[in-house]
Amino acid sequence: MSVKRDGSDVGKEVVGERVVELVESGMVVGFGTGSTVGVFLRELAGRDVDVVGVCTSFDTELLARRLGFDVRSLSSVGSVDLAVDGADQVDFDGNLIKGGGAAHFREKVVASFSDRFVCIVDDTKVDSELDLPVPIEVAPFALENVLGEIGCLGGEGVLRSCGEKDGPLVTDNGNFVVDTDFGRIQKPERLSKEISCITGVVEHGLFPGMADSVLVGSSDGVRELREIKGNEER
Ligand SMILES: O=C(CO)[C@H](O)[C@H](O)COP(=O)(O)O
Repeated sequence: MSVKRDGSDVGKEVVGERVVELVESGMVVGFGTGSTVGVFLRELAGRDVDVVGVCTSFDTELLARRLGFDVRSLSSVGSVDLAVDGADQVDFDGNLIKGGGAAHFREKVVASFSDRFVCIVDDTKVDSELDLPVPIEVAPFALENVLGEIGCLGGEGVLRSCGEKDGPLVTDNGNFVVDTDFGRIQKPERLSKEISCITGVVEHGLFPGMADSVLVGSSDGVRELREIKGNEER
């Protein structure tokens, strides 16, 4: 079950560089996770702006500290002015699937407590409908029961393995990730609520209607998702 697309490097570069223009000195900025966010952070580090960063993963925190950012916890800052994060898939209505990097729990928390959440993707991530697997972070204790409940919802779940070591992947929060296949997701909002209702689910990677804007990078430059959707409908 493939949960992540490699994406286009040129698309990631242009959108990661462009989103820096939204950042102003004095802001608390949510730093998402992934390679597109990596471009954003490297670009931001080279600019003359003074921000506080709230990181959504250990991976991002290590990078942010290496780049010299002032990194603080969400609890210590209370709220975030602007969250910037990537995604694995975006539909034309701006609904997202995230969690290819297993960071979706913290990513969703930071996005939820942000005044503005801007998603940055390359154009290979945009589709008319969501159909990639939805990653679900699960408390290990409840794994088998959650898998059963996913089956009751019409999905199929596979425990994500680590790749580098034997056994399951363990998230930054000490939990497992189950990648779930629900086929084409016609009602993301409804599925999001249904998955959230399963006891033992810590958080899932469906982000329906959460992004205030989606910026899409390609070899032609950067466009807002709504422009692309407008063109498709013509
Ligand atoms: O959700 C995520 C991590 O949990 C990432 O934002 C998503 O996987 C996109 O990553 P990349 O920018 O490397 O394609």
